[in-house]
Amino acid sequence: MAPQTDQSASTPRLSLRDITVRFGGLTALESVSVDVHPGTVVGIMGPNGAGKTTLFNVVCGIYRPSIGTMAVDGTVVRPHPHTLTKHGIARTLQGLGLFAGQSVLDNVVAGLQHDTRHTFVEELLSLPRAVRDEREKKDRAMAILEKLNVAAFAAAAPDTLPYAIRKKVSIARALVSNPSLLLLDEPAGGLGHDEIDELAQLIREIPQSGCAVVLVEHHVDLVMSVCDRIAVLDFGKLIAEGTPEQVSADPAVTDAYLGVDAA
Ligand SMILES: Nc1ncnc2c1ncn2[C@@H]1O[C@H](COP(=O)(O)OP(=O)(O)OP(=O)(O)O)[C@@H](O)[C@H]1O
Repeated sequence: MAPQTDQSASTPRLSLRDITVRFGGLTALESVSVDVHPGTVVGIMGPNGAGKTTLFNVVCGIYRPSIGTMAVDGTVVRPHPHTLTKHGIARTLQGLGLFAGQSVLDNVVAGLQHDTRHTFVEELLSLPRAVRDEREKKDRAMAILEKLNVAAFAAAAPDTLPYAIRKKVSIARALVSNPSLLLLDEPAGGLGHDEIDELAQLIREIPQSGCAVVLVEHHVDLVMSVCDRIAVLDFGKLIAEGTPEQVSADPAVTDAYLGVDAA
């Protein structure tokens, strides 16, 4: 876990202010504010329907809040899903979202699609800049696969691999762009105990490079063990925010969430 620093002194990597999202008459999020500082992991927890996915989708630019702002490194942004990498943001999907017809390596290279420095014509004609660019992307993809101990599967088709390996490939695809903010959506889903332990180890290592991590996750033990801070939602409202120790000792959290789901 990252050492606790005086975070109030630094600019948050991600700052969500008074985010309100309405779906017709339903208020899915009401004035939610969360800060995520560089080199930290922030968990978003809450019972079913609390608003976790909605908040995640606001950060990904899928939903536009009715009220509220999102800032990255102090600058207010209005991202779209296809402009996330411009803001240094990468995400994993709840489903893995891997391309079945492509190799593991090509799936990870796809995470660099916005990092292309050659033109379409240069690629068509296999001109040196295009060849060099593609080689560099493959090298970066291989490096991240090696880091995650799945390089041996680089040539395989994802749908021939066990779920836990595919999960790592989806995380590799998000990490390959060297994001400054990584959004993980339910990464523990479908994994067994040992695999979750391995995932926890990986999540703890990501902030060492300064990357900030937002973790939306139902698995309470995972959230408690890897997060520096946790924001707890209930019925669209932020009911608690703090360290895992503070949050787990908060009676509002016990009532709303832990008392129900983690008993
Ligand atoms: N596109 C939508 N249209 C209408 N209502 C929605 C939409 N998306 C979410 N909601 C509603 O907003 C509320 C928050 O949903 P959300 O999916 O964000 O919760 P969650 O905490 O992610 O739940 P879960 O843990 O079950 O995934 C719920 O009442 C849900 O029914």
